[in-house]
Amino acid sequence: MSNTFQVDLRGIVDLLSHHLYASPRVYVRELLQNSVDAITAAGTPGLVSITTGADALRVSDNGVGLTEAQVHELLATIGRSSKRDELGFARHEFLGQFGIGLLSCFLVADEIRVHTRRAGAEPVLWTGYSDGRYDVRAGADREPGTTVTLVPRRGSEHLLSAETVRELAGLYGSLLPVRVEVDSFDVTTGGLPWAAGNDLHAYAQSVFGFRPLDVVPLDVPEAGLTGVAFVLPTPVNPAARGGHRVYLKRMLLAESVEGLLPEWAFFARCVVDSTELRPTASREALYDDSLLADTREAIADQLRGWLVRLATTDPRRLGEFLSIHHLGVKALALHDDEMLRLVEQWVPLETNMGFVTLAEFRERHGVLRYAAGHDEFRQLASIAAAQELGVINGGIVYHADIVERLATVDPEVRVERLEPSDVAARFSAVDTDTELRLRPFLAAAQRRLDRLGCEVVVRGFDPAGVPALYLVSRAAAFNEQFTQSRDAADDLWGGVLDALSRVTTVDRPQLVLNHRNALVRRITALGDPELAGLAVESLYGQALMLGQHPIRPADAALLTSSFMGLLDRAVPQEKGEDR
Ligand SMILES: Nc1ncnc2c1ncn2[C@@H]1O[C@H](COP(=O)(O)OP(=O)(O)OP(=O)(O)O)[C@@H](O)[C@H]1O
Repeated sequence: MSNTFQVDLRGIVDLLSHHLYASPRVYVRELLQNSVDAITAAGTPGLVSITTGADALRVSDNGVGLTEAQVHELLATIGRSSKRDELGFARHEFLGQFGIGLLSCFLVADEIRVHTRRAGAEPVLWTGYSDGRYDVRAGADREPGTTVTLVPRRGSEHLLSAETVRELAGLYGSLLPVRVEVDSFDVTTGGLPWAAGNDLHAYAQSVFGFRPLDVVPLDVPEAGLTGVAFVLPTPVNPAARGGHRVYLKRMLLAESVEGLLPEWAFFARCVVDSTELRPTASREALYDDSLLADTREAIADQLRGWLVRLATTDPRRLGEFLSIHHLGVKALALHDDEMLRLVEQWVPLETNMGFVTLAEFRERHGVLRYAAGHDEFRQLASIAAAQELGVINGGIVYHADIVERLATVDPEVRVERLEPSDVAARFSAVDTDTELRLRPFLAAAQRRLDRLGCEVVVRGFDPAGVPALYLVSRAAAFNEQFTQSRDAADDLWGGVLDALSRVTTVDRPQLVLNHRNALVRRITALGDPELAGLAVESLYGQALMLGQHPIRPADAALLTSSFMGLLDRAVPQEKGEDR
């Protein structure tokens, strides 16, 4: 036995009001849409005239109107629409397609009256109630066209007030090709805002609240899309996707539509109109199909083109753009090759030779050498600069990753992480005579620092103002951690670590005393071994702090004792007191 689904209208209205549409305000859009479609179907110039009043809201059009048979078929059947072809596809010229729009009026009214007449047919009055009943009777005589009357539901009066209706009709319908009046006030503006000769900066200010840094025209013929992208004049978080104002066939879809631009174009807000993109049933978002994907790609190309043009024709403006959006651009450079190239060519990064782009840095230094951490950079920047060794500060967010990624996408790019040994290799050894002379001093200094696991060497390097450097290779830093773990580990794990330590031989950290420094030279020449020892310990402490190395308890104790020792030497003794 075959039966037909029964529909509970109350249930459907509830579903639409609470779950499909974001707000009851959409009823104005649905009424406008029906009138515009009826005018399009009539094929003559038309007018949609809305009148507000305390008792009812009336929307009149001089469109095709409906015969009595059509009223029964179209208005009384949920999901039935005159705007689909025989195969059920939406007909291109119409805004509507789903056959549910009129129901949205039940969001604000308990009673909907449709007074309609098709040319050559009798006028009809259809009245629908939110409890699911409707009746059809002969209507008073009228011109061909349709008038929809809504009697506000208690509590919804504000949604049908003159002010709200004018605002909503203007919001949704201002670009419609058919004239729309609310209480005789024309809410349609005529042409598209991005037509030649319009002040687009003022337009951006009015719709988005900012004056754009630049305006990029958009044109995607396969989507019947035209519009503009406004470049934001202030930084934004690329993850917080701002929406775009999208019109479909000149009816506003929504003010904050997502998915129109690729992620990397976070810096632009668009206003577009498309004849081919499709809405979802709620008409509040774009349907995510292959046409939307192609459109996104085409818009992306146009924004890329804008960036490339700027680079060649207006580098000053590109610089301005990058100074505003550099964080977002850098974040995207980590997974977008175009953005990576943009950063390489145009974004100046901090190096020990000042702010330069990666492209300039490569040209000057060949290798993209970077310090992985901020501290590592601070420690070695000036010393490396004095040795003509360029170093990029990789301690700034994204920089190290950007440099590394450049090497993975371009085999020509050589990247090296800076090792303190790279710097030390450029220090000069002292001459043989001096070395011989320094031997006893070095042996004594080494004895003082042995228990701290540090090796003392003397070299000559610039700048001469730096007396000593504490250099830890990555292997030595690892060994340091390793030893600490060994000390804290239990027997079983400790045994494993012991076994491992036997196969890893590492350099010890080095305290490099600078023989070009006058104070260091005086210290090495001291005849008093105790004072020389205190001085070496102090230089060790000072080098640790200069390089922002961790201060272990043993280092802190040594710092205190050497400082006190030096103070003791410096402050004159009182008579009769023991040292
Ligand atoms: N002002 C009008 N003039 C003439 N016909 C109308 C008018 N309003 C509604 N109709 C008829 O009623 C039908 C149902 O309208 P409804 O708004 O529910 O759906 P739709 O416009 O077809 O599609 P959508 O749900 O996408 O808006 C329409 O297809 C149209 O034939």
